[in-house]
Amino acid sequence: MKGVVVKSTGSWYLLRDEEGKLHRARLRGKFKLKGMKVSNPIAVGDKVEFDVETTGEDTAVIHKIQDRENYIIRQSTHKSAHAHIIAANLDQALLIVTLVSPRTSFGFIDRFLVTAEAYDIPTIIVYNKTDMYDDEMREYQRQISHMYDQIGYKSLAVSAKTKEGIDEIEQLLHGKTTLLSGHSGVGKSTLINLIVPDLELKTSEISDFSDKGVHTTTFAEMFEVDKDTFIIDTPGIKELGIVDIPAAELSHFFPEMRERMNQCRFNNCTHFNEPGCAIIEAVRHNEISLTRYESYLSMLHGQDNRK
Ligand SMILES: Nc1nc2c(ncn2[C@@H]2O[C@H](COP(=O)(O)OP(=O)(O)OP(=O)(O)O)[C@@H](O)[C@H]2O)c(=O)[nH]1
Ligand SMILES: [Zn+2]
Repeated sequence: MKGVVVKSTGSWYLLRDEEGKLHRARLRGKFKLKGMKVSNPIAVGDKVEFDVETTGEDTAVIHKIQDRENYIIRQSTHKSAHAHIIAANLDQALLIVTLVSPRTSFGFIDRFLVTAEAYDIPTIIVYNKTDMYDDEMREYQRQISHMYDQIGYKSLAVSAKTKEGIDEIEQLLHGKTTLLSGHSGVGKSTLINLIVPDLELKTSEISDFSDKGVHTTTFAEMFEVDKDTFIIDTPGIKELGIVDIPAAELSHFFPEMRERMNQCRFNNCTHFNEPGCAIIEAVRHNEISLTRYESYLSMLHGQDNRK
């Protein structure tokens, strides 16, 4: 049978088959990712083939994993520990942010966008809680949206409270598998509740299976919106672990820098204080946003400090 992984703990997996039925599964044999130590060889979003067994506690055995289109990893903070694959086969990410209560920083948004660029996941920025914005805030939100739009990131202004923009979110999600992300308090759970029909039922169905196992940390869960629309929630993950990007390559993941950096005098320019830097020049002429450049510098220096 064929199915998709909706939950992954590393020792067992929850699969949804093509009819929508859930199966608790384990892996046959050893699967290894090339050159990477991971705690879970199979992740939420993985497409697998499996056999159903009539005996034993686990009802299914996975024997084949389809090649992944992409995946995101959470690097463990302990050096020796394994990385964890959070999710695989994502079509896009929705980054939920708020300008008030609490305010999302540009640093947070830009770190997420860099990570998503590195993993090749198109990202849409969703401004929630617009019901709390006054006219000035709305204008500010439009300016920020315009700034991100210029560099290729679409955005959407919504309110989970008044349901403004919820139809648009549903249109964006339709037919795709989407990672929902955002820091605590932005209204991610409230939005998921509006978008996923019978969420409570689905959550309890999934935890019914989970409760049979020993308690294990999971990083992601996949919910079905409709037959070919899925969202992946990452409860407890405040921020995607930034992939290790060498300083000289960081600007590859800022689209507005990527398109200009071959105009820098030095081909290993870090766009910090080098003479003849096209990026610094573009910031001076307001062609690159100062907040984006500040995010870039803080990531650049954050990386230097770690080394
Ligand atoms: N005014 C207003 N409040 C909202 C909106 N969306 C969510 N909230 C409120 O914001 C608070 C946080 O919402 P949650 O959905 O729990 O936020 P979350 O992002 O899931 O946060 P965590 O559970 O901490 O991960 C709650 O009190 C919600 O009622 C909105 O569009 N407008
Ligand atoms: Zn430069």
